[in-house]
Amino acid sequence: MSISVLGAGAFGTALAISLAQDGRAVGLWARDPGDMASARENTRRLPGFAFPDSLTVLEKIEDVQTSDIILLAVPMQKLAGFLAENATLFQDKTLVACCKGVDLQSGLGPAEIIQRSCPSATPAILSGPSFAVDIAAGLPTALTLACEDGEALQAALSTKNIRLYRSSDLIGVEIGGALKNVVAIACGIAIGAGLGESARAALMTRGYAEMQRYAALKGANSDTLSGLSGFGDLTLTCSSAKSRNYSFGLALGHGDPLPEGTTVEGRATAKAVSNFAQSANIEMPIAQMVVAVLDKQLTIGQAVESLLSRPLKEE
Ligand SMILES: NC(=O)C1=CN([C@@H]2O[C@H](COP(=O)(O)OP(=O)(O)OC[C@H]3O[C@@H](n4cnc5c(N)ncnc54)[C@H](OP(=O)(O)O)[C@@H]3O)[C@@H](O)[C@H]2O)C=CC1
Ligand SMILES: O=C(CO)COP(=O)(O)O
Repeated sequence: MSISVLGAGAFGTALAISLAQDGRAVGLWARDPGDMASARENTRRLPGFAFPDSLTVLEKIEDVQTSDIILLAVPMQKLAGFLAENATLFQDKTLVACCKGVDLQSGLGPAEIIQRSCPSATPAILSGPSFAVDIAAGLPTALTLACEDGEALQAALSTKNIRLYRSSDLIGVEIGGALKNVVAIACGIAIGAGLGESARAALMTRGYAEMQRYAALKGANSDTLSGLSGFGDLTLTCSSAKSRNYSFGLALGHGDPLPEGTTVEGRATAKAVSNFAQSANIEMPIAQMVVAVLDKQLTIGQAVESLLSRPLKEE
């Protein structure tokens, strides 16, 4: 089966490199390829990793039509527009969303967005703990691939270094990847503001409880969040300065200038899930505090006070 990756940011490029390292023919498309085709490297988004011979930089997006499997690696808030613009190219394809988040405008995750824009396509979600640089460097990684009847897809996308576990719970898998970024921002804020590692552990655990509440209302399988795409990615993202979400929180907590021009998915997703929590009347205080701090409605001190003064309850 032929594979293409659309969106040549750090992650799309890393996945294309890993898949092509195994000798598969892989197409990589960027809206602005720069010198990628001649340099055989993505010097702007993932410098230092040479393209294997079997990776082709696609000249135009229409070239994707020869592929059966298409990995979508554009940022989450761009996914709906991107699919709407190119829907005719994607009929009957397997579309694997690699982005993590909830669309702010619609409140939907990638699986439903794919279903709405491209009803004849088969949606799949690739998620789990993995930094693009680790994948590109060939370091061992385990991820979750969610798809109905996904065995052939699992085989097609597994590589020497990426071990894929299969799931049929698309909603549960995408929710883990989306919401862990919100908790990672909260954890970064806590560490950046000097609140300590015990506070981070509390935020991770209570953040996980918020993820479970949200997932249950969205109809996810209750076990899915304990896997790679939930617990696994939460652990990685809340504890590593390689994470852009965590680093964004660190800068915010420390009062440093915020990183610009990087994809920090948790910002918009925090707003999307807070809106949902309000309308569904469920408690997601950590997500709501992240939004309040981002929007400067509360200082970090006021947000901490608000979290600590909530009514006492059973765990
Ligand atoms: N980086 C990582 O370690 C991981 C990332 N992810 C997820 O992958 C997704 C992408 O992240 P990542 O690759 O890191 O992001 P980057 O910030 O590295 O790159 C984003 C890429 O998307 C392109 N892009 C933006 N808008 C559009 C559009 N409308 N049409 C086509 N291309 C577009 C950008 O193009 P241009 O360069 O022209 O601006 C850029 O190449 C995110 O959802 C992220 O959560 C998941 C796991 C790991
Ligand atoms: O999703 C990721 C790790 O699994 C990457 O996290 P960041 O987007 O925070 O860098």
